[in-house]
Amino acid sequence: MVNVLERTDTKVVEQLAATVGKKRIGIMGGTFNPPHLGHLVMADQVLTQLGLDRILFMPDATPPHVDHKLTIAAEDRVRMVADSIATNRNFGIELSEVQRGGVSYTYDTMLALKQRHPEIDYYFIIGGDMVAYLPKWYRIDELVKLVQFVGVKRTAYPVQTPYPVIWVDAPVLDISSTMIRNRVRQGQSIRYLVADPVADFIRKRGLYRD
Ligand SMILES: Nc1ncnc2c1ncn2[C@@H]1O[C@H](COP(=O)(O)OP(=O)(O)OP(=O)(O)O)[C@@H](O)[C@H]1O
Ligand SMILES: O=C(O)c1ccc[n+]([C@@H]2O[C@H](COP(=O)([O-])O)[C@@H](O)[C@H]2O)c1
Repeated sequence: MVNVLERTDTKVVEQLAATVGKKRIGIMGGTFNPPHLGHLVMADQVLTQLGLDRILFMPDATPPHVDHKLTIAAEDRVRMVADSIATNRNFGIELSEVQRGGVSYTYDTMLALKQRHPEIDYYFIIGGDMVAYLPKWYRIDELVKLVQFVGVKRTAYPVQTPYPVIWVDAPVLDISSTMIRNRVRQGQSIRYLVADPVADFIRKRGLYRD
């Protein structure tokens, strides 16, 4: 019997070995002001449906394309993300944007991460509604070569996009950080809309009251 490997180009074998050993990591970028169950459900659905190795939640420093000023410190947002994901060993936190500071352009971050970890394939997760805005992202044509975008459907039909996006269907939870901040301001319950330690932290620190 002929040994297949004897006939196979060594370069192809090396490339295959590199792909087989590659880790596949999802990056869930956001402001997380505060993190809520919509974020957690979305991350878990992408993790399990695409069979990724891990999801890293990545709080931004200053979000691109957002006018409002952040009212709470990055450390508080990081703390709430850490508390939200503590019970899931497949979830972790990526701090490069808050450590770098300034406007958190995804291209800058993912270029640095790819240079540090060429062995990892990154999947950048965004809400389905955001897919329509990808053409406005900083250096998007280069960014799509660094990461695979994953859009989580929030409406019945995926929006059209000229960029490669993997679509994942997930239960639609009509929760946003804006809604959580408004509810706290109005004295309404946020129980079961955010993780329990996040609700405690918001209450103890008196966040979002005015
Ligand atoms: N309920 C949800 N279902 C699916 N995706 C969501 C949901 N809420 C937020 N996302 C997505 O999560 C990512 C991070 O979102 P972000 O931290 O800005 O939260 P947000 O709830 O959209 O905040 P805000 O209300 O302050 O704009 C974005 O890609 C956003 O589209
Ligand atoms: O790099 C960009 O131009 C860019 C434009 C819009 C959003 N993003 C990133 O997308 C993620 C979700 O954004 P947002 O505004 O919904 O929190 C967050 O990680 C942002 O840094 C990035």
